[in-house]
Amino acid sequence: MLVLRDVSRTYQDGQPVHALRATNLRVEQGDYISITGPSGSGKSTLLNLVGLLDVPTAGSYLIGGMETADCGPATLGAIRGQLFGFVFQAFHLLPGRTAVENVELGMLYGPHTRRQRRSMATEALERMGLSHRMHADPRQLSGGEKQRVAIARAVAARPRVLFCDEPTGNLDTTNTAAVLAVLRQLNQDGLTLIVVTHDSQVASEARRRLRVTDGVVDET
Ligand SMILES: Nc1ncnc2c1ncn2[C@@H]1O[C@H](COP(=O)(O)OP(=O)(O)OP(=O)(O)O)[C@@H](O)[C@H]1O
Repeated sequence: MLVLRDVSRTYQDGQPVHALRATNLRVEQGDYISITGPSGSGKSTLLNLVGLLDVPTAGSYLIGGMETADCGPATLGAIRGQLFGFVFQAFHLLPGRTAVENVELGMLYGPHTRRQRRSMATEALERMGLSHRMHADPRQLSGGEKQRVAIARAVAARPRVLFCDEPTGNLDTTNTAAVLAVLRQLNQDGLTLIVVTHDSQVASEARRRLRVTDGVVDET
């Protein structure tokens, strides 16, 4: 589904930084991939490239056989919006809006009507085990509940791939377990997962493990 061929990313502001060196990777539908490595090794750079949040400085990135380098920013944005969902360490939920409103906001610029957005948001929160928290303000939720609302927002429009950057970085062990359980369920339902983590317990959930060291990616 996603194929990186000799993909590199060099940051050029000031002294060049070779954040990712000639990387080859195939991501298949239904994969569960973890990305680990020391701070500054290139994990987020890899996630951002595969997630179309950034573009390679060299190499080729194909999505469903299509060369992304041939696509303009509007096309890349449309592919990203339709195929990909994102979850970050810091939840990024809006206070003063309910859980269901936060999930709906993630679909505001998509093709769905207001009524469809409400029904998709409700269903996504139900899948996360949050039926009883639909109308809670994020400030009333535990860390694990906030992250599950953020995951509901990322998956409500049914993306094919979910990218998570340190999804449990702000959570204690109980809340980490709750988030890992919903990620496991989403993967069992066919969603492809790519998860950057420092936590070996989180990494061990994945069936494929990538380790990044000084911009070099190895599958372990
Ligand atoms: N926008 C940028 N401009 C210049 N250098 C950058 C930029 N973003 C990242 N870097 C550098 O690229 C390298 C890889 O960074 P990256 O954020 O991918 O690492 P990481 O493994 O995700 O680190 P961490 O675990 O600390 O989040 C680092 O040396 C970093 O300083």
